[in-house]
Amino acid sequence: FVYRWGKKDHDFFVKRNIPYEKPAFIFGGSLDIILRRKTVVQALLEMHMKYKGMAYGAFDNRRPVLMLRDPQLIKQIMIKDFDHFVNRSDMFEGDENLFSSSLITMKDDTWREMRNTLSPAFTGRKMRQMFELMLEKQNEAMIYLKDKQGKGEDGFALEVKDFTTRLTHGIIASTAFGLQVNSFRDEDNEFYRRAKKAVNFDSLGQLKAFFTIIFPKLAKLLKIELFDKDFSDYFMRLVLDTMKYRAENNIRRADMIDLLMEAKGMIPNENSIKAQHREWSDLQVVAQCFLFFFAALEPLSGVMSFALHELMEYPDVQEKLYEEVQENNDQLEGKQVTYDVLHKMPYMDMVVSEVLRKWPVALVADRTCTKDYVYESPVTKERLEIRKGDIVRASMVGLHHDPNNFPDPDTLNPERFSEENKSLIENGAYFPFGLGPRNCIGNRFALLAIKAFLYNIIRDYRLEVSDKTCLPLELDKKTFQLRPVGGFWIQFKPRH
Ligand code: HEM
Repeated sequence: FVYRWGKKDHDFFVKRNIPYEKPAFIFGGSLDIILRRKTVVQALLEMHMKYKGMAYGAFDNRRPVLMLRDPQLIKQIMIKDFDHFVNRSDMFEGDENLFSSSLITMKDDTWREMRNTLSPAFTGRKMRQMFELMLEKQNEAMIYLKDKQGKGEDGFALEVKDFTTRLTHGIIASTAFGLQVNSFRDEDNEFYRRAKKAVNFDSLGQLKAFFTIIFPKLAKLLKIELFDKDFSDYFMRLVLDTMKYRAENNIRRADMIDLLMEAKGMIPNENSIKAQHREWSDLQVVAQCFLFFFAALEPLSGVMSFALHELMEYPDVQEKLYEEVQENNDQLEGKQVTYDVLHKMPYMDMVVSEVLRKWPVALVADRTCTKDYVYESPVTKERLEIRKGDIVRASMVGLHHDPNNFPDPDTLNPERFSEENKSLIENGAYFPFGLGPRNCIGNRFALLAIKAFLYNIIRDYRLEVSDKTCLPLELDKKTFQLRPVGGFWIQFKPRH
C-alpha cells in the first residue's frame, strides 16, 4: 500500500505523452528543496531551460502540474479562455479558515463576487486616498534611518529585508486593519509579533506547512492546523471590534475595513456594492483583511529589498534614477512626493519594471482546469489536451529569465522597458503580477508603495556595498523565502 501511495500519479505524464521531470518516491517534486539542495528559484529555472516546446510536466510535492512554457499558450489560458481556468489550485485541505476563505483561494462565483466587492478598494481614486496612509508609514521609516545615521558621514550598514518588512507591516496594519502601529519605534508590538509568526514561518512553521501540503488527510486527522486558534481569534476580534467601534462612532477612513463595512451594509455605500452580492460571513470579511499578509507582505517587502540590492549593484542605474528623483524633488521644493509626481517618472517606472522582471517574487501563477480544453498552436499546429481537474502553472521566473524572451537575462537593464522597447515585450512572457481577470488585485497598490519607497531612499542615501553584502547575489537554500546568503546587507551613505 505504501509503495502504491508513494508512487501515486507517477505515470500521469507518461499516459499523456508529455515530457516530464521525474518525481521522487513519496516526496514527488520537492525533495531537492526539502533537503535544501536547491532553492525554488533554481529548480524552476533549471526545469524551464531543460525542456522545449509548449509545456512539460512536473510535480508540485505529490501533485502533477502542467508547466506552461509558451507565451501564446499562457495568454490564451489566462486571458482568452479564462472561463476554463477560473480557479487556482487547492493548497491546503481542511476546515474553513482565514486563509481558505480569502480571495486568493476562493472559487467560481464566490470568487467572482468577492473580486467585484474588493475591486473598488483598488481603483485609482482609492489608491490616491490610501497613498496618504502609505506616506505616513514611509515617513516613519525615513525617521528610523535618520536616527540610525547619527552624525557620521560614512553612513551605516543595514539588513534591508528586516527594514522593508517593518515598513510593509506598518502599511498593511494601516491600510488593511485600520491600525496605527509604528513597527520601527515599537519593535515588539503585538500586531507585529503575531503577524510575523504567521507569515515568516520559522523552522517548525515550515515543517508544519510542508506536512499539511504533502499529507493533507493525515494533517486533518491529527488536527495539525497551519494557524492556531488563538492566532485566528486575535485577528477576528481585531477586525470585528474595529468595525463595531467605527460604526458606533461614525468613523470613515480610506482603508479596507471601511470598504468591507460598506460591503456588509454597516455604513452607507458609495459603490452600491451590497446590492450586487450575497451576505458575507464574519470569517469571509476578516479573511480579506488577512489576505494582505499572504498576498502583500512578503512580495512587497521582497521587491523593495531586491530593488535596493540591484541599485547598489548597478551604480549607473542608481545615479540615473537619482537624477530623476532630484529633478522632481527640486520642483516640489523638497516637499513630500505626491501620487501624481510618482506617476510621471518614466525612469522610475523602467527601473521598477526591470526589477520585477529579474525578481518576479511570486515566481509562478497557477490555474485549475474547470472544463476540458484543447489548444492548438497557430505556429507549429502542435496540440495540447488539458482535462478538467488538471493543474496548469506558468513560471514567471522561468519566462523572465529565458534568453529567448530577454537577452542577457541576469543583467539589470531598465532600457528593456523604455518607451520604444517596451512594446516589443510579449505580455505572455512578462507578467510579474499574473495575467487576466485573476491577476494581482493589488498591483497598483504595490507599484505605488515601491516607487514612493525608492523615491525617498534614493533622494537621501547613496546605496553602496557593505562588508556583509552578498555579491554576486546567491539565494539562501536554507529558507523558502527569497533572501541572499547572510541577508540583504547594504551600506547607506547620506547624500546631504
Ligand atoms: C510586488 C508585490 C506583488 C507581487 C509581485 C504580486 C504578485 C501577484 C501574483 C503573481 C498573483 C497571482 C496572479 C495570477 O494568478 O494571475 C497575485 C495575486 C494576488 N495578489 Fe498580489 N502581488 C504583489 C502585491 C500585492 C499586494 C500589495 C496586494 C494587496 C494589497 C496583493 C493582493 C493580491 C491578491 C488578493 C491576489 C489574488 C487575486 C485573485 O485571486 O483574484 N498583491 N499577486
